[in-house]
Amino acid sequence: MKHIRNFCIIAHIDHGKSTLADRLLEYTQTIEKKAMQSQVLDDMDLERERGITIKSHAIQMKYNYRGSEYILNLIDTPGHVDFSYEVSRSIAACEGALLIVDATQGIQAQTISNLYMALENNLEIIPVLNKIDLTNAMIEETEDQIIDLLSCKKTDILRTSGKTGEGIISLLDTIVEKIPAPEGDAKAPLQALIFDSVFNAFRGIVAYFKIINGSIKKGDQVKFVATGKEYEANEVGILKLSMIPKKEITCGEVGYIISGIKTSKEVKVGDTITHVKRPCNLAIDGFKEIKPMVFAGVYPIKSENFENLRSSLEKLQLNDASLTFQAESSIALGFGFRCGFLGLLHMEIIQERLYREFNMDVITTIPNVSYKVYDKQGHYKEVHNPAGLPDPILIDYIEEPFIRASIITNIKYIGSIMTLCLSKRGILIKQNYISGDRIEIIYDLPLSEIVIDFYDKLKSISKGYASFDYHMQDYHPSKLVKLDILLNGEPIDALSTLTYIDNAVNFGRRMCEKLKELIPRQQFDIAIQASIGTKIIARETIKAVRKDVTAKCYGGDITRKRKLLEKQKEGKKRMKQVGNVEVPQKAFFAVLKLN
Ligand SMILES: Nc1nc2c(ncn2[C@@H]2O[C@H](COP(=O)(O)OP(=O)(O)OP(=O)(O)O)[C@@H](O)[C@H]2O)c(=O)[nH]1
Repeated sequence: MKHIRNFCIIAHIDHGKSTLADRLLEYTQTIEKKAMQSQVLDDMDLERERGITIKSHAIQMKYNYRGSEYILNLIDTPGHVDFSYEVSRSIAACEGALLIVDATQGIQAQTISNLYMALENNLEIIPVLNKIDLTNAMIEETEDQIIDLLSCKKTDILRTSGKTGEGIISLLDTIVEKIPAPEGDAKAPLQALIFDSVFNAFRGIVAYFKIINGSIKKGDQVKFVATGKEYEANEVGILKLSMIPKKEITCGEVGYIISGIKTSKEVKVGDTITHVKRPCNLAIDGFKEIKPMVFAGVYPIKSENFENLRSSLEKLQLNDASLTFQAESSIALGFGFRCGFLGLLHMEIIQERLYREFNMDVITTIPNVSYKVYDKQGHYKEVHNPAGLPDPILIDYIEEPFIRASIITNIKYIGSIMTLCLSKRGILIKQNYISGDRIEIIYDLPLSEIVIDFYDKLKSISKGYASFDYHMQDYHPSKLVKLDILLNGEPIDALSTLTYIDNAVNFGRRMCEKLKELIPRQQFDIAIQASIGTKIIARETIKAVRKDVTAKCYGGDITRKRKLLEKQKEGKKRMKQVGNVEVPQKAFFAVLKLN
């Protein structure tokens, strides 16, 4: 055990974690150079295409340090704020963390939030200044920022380039020297922490764990403490690029287990695995239950796919413990699920994964936050869907969630950022000078204002030089009203939103204008109206069109005609028949596209 090092890589988004992980794998010869492709751990197509890490990835390396062989278990983690839950779980399986800072960017918001998470878990931090090969690297300045942040010495900071490989060997040496070996008692009863799980089409459900005490052998009878279920360990092994079966996994190691688990409900991330005979006395402290921040309806395009969608969501939940879902029905969209996400990027990724991994084509509705709706007796009910809001006569007041946001930027953008925060009903809490012309501002803001377009606006007004992180703060009373959208006089429940009273009329007007752009013309006029209660506050009309796409192909060419019709059918994908109107997916997102 004294030759094991478990560590993760944490950083702000795009500071170079995955590229640095590639170099570590290459220099330890875990992957042959010719098999090496960039960001090798980001194995989901979606991760490669977008160049972001969505899931944490664990991999074992071997490294020879002064004549002794060490096992290094590396966990690469995502940088985006929506996936910070992945980071928190990886951290729990490690004793150390490499804190990567991009030398051209300096310390950013997620550098700080991920560092705090690592410190709370008592991890040994190795500060790494990365991308030093770039000519615009601000080496001295960024090192000063790191020294201020960590109260470390200049000599503690390693300088690396994930691109050229500079500094990688001394980084590997430092990992062995500084990160403590896992503690634990190999002879004690088995206690293994499940930190992730995945559904594998060939092997069934695979759970990833770290052994805190004891050891586990193939064929052992094991029990999952939280669920009380017992299994035989059909296969145990370690994680390299693929799963490598082993006879035994011992104390301090990271591994996987396949044990004939039937349903996703049986595996809880944060649960403890122990032996049926000689079980441990205590379960390991699990993880904080994660609460989704953003909710949206997810509906199958074809209503007969409802049950398939349920089983796909269950499988996805195995691999993504932060996803929640509950069946609901909508007058407009039929049967579907109200899903809870950590943010908009998370929501987008789930929709894409449903499509790619499970062939499920779905419509997602306007996202909203969760509200606490109080009645006149002082009782409250959490509402995750504006359509489910009680009758206004029964409501005393509504509370909405506020977040505390940290924004780090150059001082020259501070004025326009403050104006933005004010327009989003923000309350300034304080300002901290970081160094030179960089400043951190702390704001309390309603989460509903953040989920829509805050981040894009922040990026554009700061020309990309502002980073942003947030955590849930509290619920506060707000003056909110429900805004309904009607198509040809029919209220479309899936388009209802709760909005701040002073902005409601303007918001309703802009929604109608946007929907007019997004809903294609059909063979009859479509009236789009916005209403608050029974009062209509805005209206637009989409004029009828007679659409015969084949009209241009006079007579003859039947294949061409067929092609055109096929194309038109394609266009109907991700459309939903709502009453007599065909509504495209993008219309349900109209609110995100308001100018
Ligand atoms: N010049 C230079 N470019 C680098 C270096 N490290 C990473 N990059 C580039 O920086 C970009 C981001 O690198 P990634 O490794 O994907 O960053 P990441 O931190 O894993 O990103 P997320 O997982 O999305 O948070 C890519 O375009 C890399 O090619 C480096 O040391 N030097």
